[in-house]
Order: sequence, then C-alpha cells, then structure tokens
Amino acid sequence: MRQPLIAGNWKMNGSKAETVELLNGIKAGIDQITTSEVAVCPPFPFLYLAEDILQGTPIGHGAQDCSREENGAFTGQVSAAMLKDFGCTYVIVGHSERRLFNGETDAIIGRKYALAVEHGLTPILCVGETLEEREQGKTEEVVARHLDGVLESGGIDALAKGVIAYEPVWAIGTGVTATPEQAQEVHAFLRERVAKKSAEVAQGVRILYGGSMKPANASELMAQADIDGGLIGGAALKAGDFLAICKAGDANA
Ligand SMILES: O=C[C@H](O)COP(=O)(O)O
Repeated sequence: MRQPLIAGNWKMNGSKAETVELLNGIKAGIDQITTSEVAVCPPFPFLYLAEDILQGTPIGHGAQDCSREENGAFTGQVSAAMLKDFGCTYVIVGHSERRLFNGETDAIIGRKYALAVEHGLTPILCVGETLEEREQGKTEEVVARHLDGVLESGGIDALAKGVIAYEPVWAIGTGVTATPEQAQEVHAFLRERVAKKSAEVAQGVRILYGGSMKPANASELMAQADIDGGLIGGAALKAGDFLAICKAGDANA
C-alpha cells in the first residue's frame, strides 16, 4: 500500500510572521492526522523556520526548486546540498511555473532531479499539460515527455527515489479542478509508463495530483486508485484547509 503524501507548495507567499503562524497552525493540528505523510515547501528564506518549528514533529519540509549545479559561481541559486543542510527532505522540480517563467527544459529538470537524489533529497517531479495541449489531444504525449526526461537521465533507479506530481497547468490556481476521472486517467497512464521499466517501481511510486485541490474535492480525487496524495498550492496557505486535505488523505489510505 502506498502511504498518501500531502505536500504544500507555498510558492512565493507569506511574510516571516505569517510563515511562523502557518507552521504553528499545521503543527497544532498534526496529531489529528493518522496515516498521511505531511510536508510543506516554504520559500527559501523561510526554510530555517520550518526546520526550527517543525523539529520533533512528523511534518517534513522541502524546497520549491534547487540549482542544476553542484556549487560555485551561480548567483542567486540554491544547491541541493544547501537544502539538505537546512533539514529538507523534499524538493519540487519541474513545476510548470518554473518551466514557463524560467525556461526550464526537461534536460535541466533531469539534472536537478539527479542532484536532489545524489544529496539524499526526495524530488517531487511535476508533469502536466497546458489547456491548449489537452485540447489538441496531447496530454499523454506531454506528460510522457516530462517523465522520460528523468527516466532518460537518471533511469528507473532514480525515479524510484522520487515522487511524481501530475499537475494539469489549466487547473493550477484557477479553481478549475480536473475531474477525478480525468486525473485518474493520466495517473494510470503514468504508472503504466513506469511499469514498462519496472513493475515493482510502478507499484511503489507515489503519484500526487495538484491543481486546485481543496477540502471540498480532495476526498474524491484521492479515492482514485492511482492518486496517492496531493501537491497543494492555494489551499496549503490556510492551516485548517491543509489539515482537512490531510484528513481526506487518511480517509482514502
Ligand atoms: O504545486 C502546486 C500546484 O501548482 C497547485 O496549486 P493550486 O492548488 O493553487 O492550484
């Protein structure tokens, strides 16, 4: 059985004071969560707060990106090793906002993924199609390409050490969620694609859904056979909503 993972991607939100409040709010309710694994990904400057406040709790923390370089003269970048140093267990790679606004290619993302694994972090690889691509019937082609970027650079062994997040771009921050059937179809496709390399890895790898997941729709999404949790944006910024999604994960474990 795959343990549900509920991960909050806080994106570029919150002040220092708001981050402390949110971390404490999630911490205060974590005892109610019985089965799901829970993690939060604050902005880089607040990782030290997560490390400090979440210490001794089962709540993990991670970053939203890492450099594709090991170290050196790369102004403004943050390495996988630095994240490890701040107690991170996870790092998101290949989020569509980075593909779009930072021009990240599958090759760059594959390199980030490999460095994360090398430094003992669990990468959360985001894959997903735009609305235009979906309307052109290219959803499977696009998510396969995103997945293959990692399969080609790190192989199935690297993939086994990460988590996949299916995030249809048209559902991110729009309030338009994929229907459970639409999401399940893509999750099943991704798992089958992994199974072509290794049935065992396909069975074990967690595939999260992300895109306007909230307390009202989390349960029916996570009830799907191949949806193993959520990568939550907006709803992760309110402790009550985030914890409610974690509970929905418990109910569908
Ligand atoms: O990484 C998280 C996703 O981009 C989902 O964001 P959202 O829940 O605000 O739609």
